Amino acid sequence: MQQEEDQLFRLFRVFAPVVDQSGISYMITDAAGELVYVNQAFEEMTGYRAEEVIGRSPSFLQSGEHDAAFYHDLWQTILSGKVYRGILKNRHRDGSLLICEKIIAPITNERDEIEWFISTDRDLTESIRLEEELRSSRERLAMVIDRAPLGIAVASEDGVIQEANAAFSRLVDLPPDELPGTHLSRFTHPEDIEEEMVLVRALSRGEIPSYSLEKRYIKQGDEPLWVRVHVARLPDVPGQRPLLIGMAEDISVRKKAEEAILHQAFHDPLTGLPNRSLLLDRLYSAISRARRTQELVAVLFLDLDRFKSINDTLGHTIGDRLLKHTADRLLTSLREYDTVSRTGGDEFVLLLPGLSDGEQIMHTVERIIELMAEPFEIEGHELHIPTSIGVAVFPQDGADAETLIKNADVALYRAKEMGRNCFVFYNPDQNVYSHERLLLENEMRRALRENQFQLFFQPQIDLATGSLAGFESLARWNHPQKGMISPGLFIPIAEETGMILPLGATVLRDAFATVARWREQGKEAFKLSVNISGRQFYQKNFLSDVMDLRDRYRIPPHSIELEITESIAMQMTPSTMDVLLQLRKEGFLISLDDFGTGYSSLKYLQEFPLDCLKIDRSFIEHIDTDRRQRGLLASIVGMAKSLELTVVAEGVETEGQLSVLTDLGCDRIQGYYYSPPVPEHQALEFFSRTT
Ligand SMILES: Nc1nc2c(ncn2[C@@H]2O[C@@H]3COP(=O)(O)O[C@H]4[C@@H](O)[C@H](n5cnc6c(=O)[nH]c(N)nc65)O[C@@H]4COP(=O)(O)O[C@H]3[C@H]2O)c(=O)[nH]1
Repeated sequence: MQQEEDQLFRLFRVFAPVVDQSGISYMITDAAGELVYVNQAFEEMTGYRAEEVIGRSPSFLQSGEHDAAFYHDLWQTILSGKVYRGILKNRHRDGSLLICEKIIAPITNERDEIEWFISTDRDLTESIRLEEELRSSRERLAMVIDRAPLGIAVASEDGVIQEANAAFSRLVDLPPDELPGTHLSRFTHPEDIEEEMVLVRALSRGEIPSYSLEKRYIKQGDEPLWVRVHVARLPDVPGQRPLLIGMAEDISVRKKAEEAILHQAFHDPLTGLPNRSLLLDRLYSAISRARRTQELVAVLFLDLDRFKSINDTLGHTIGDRLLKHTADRLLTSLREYDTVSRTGGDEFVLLLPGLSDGEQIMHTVERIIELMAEPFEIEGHELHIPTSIGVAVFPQDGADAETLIKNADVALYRAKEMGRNCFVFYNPDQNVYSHERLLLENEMRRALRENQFQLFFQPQIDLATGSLAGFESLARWNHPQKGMISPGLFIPIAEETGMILPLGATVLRDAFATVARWREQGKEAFKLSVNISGRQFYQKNFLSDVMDLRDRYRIPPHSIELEITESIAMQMTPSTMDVLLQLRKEGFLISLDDFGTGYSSLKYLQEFPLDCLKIDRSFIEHIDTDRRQRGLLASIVGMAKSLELTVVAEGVETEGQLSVLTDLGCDRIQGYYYSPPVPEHQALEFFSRTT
């Protein structure tokens, strides 16, 4: 027996190093349950040394994690001679939990009495911890995916959803349990499905690694929802069908912003009507369609005749409301597929596609004219807005969009010339004018850049002394090919195009420079008058520009006479009146030009801070022959004198006119009788001639 026992322990000792390597802990207890042997792996696993535990019951390893019934079962098994297998939670010497896979085998003698228990422990603590960690990390990941704000779905390579998270089910508006097995065509907008399926197939065949797409999901009873999807192929698992993973992001807010920006780019913000870009786009399509269908396309250029004066007199708010009302009225008068666009201030361009004959166009234009002739009721004002319309028709009046619009504009110009409330169909003869005008406009821009404008000077004579009082400066365009061009031709164009501002600034500067130059030559007792246009005068910085010139050229202000027109006077507001007062306070002279041609109200003479009144040539023309005219002139001069204004008569051509003007007490005269406007070198001769 002792021999057998010794043999057993020897055997264990022989195997011990090998067994220790396996990391499996061994312990042997005798029938009384006391430890008789533990291996090195036991020591490493439990933290106890062999000599500390031999002779003790292994119960010191118990962790308290198992109840009495558990140990009872264990003992039942082994005492009945069976092998026990189970997971046991013990405690390490340092107090930490030790989870082991335990096998206890009872060893019996020839009498079937249990003599030993051999127990092995495999440490599962680390692997259980890892498993636990993996499980909880999987759970965490599943939770993250499910709660992710992005819609996430796994689909088969033919587009059938396998799994999807909660966000995805919200995006596609389907309950989560309905999603598995659903094809993406069920919730994708019909117009987007084909494009997506092409990409899905390419991805499944491995032709592309992934794709991104902006598309729409259908929403029950609502607008489709814009999403951006990113789809990629999941790594292949052998033996399984390839799967695709897709992420969907709600981009409806961005899309709405984009749509708003796009709308803004193609619409007029005031009226909401299409702008010029959208008009052109629609016109291109209408023309290409009309080419196939042989139909006509009409372009109507419409302009509100009195808009500017309403804007100026009643203010921009009413002006804006008038434009909106006009837009509404035009929209109600047209068919659904016609376009009403606003292309500029008071300019509307209408596009009528798909017309069969000219009669149809004529009726529409007449209807619009009639409709627009109805007064507008705006904030208690009854506004009558006559309208002019120019019409150009595809194909006869232009083969492309730009030509059609240009020719409708040419026709509009003619319509305006013919009077108000009128329309004109384009006629190629009108083009001659428009072409020349366009050419002139372009040449004027160049002329401004190249300083082709210069001043001529027309002397003014003091009637009392017969001496030179000063000059009126008059702009001339010295065109390199066409020679001298009259301001009668280019000033109106400059006014319309806004070029009057740079031109006016050049003229003003040249006038100051001329006075300074002449003064340096000893010529001091004279005034130089300069024509100021309305737009120039109403510019914000007009006053400061004049002051800057005064400081720059250091000339006495009373040597400059600023000529304003009656129309400037008409539109005077308290703040612009202030500009006038300020200029006079500084010593500049102000004269009212062309008196009698405009509103001819003597009222202005009293109200405005003026120094001089220039009587228009039309009042002078017949004074030596027409008694009534002479009487009228006498009363104007008398009135001006009573207001202490200097009276200048313009356009004096004859001795007869001169003598009447002398009799009436006119102060200065200007006209061909003395001299036409002349260039500077000739003007200088007047100083020696008349003084
Ligand atoms: N038949 C006739 N005509 C005479 C006689 N004496 C002078 N004239 C012309 O009458 C116009 C007088 O200038 P305005 O009334 O200021 O009328 C000017 C003025 O309104 C405008 N203008 C000329 N230069 C400028 C300028 O620098 N700035 C602005 N804003 N307008 C200008 O152009 C208009 C025409 O200028 P012009 O062609 O130089 O024509 C000048 C002048 O040449 C005459 O005895 N008989």
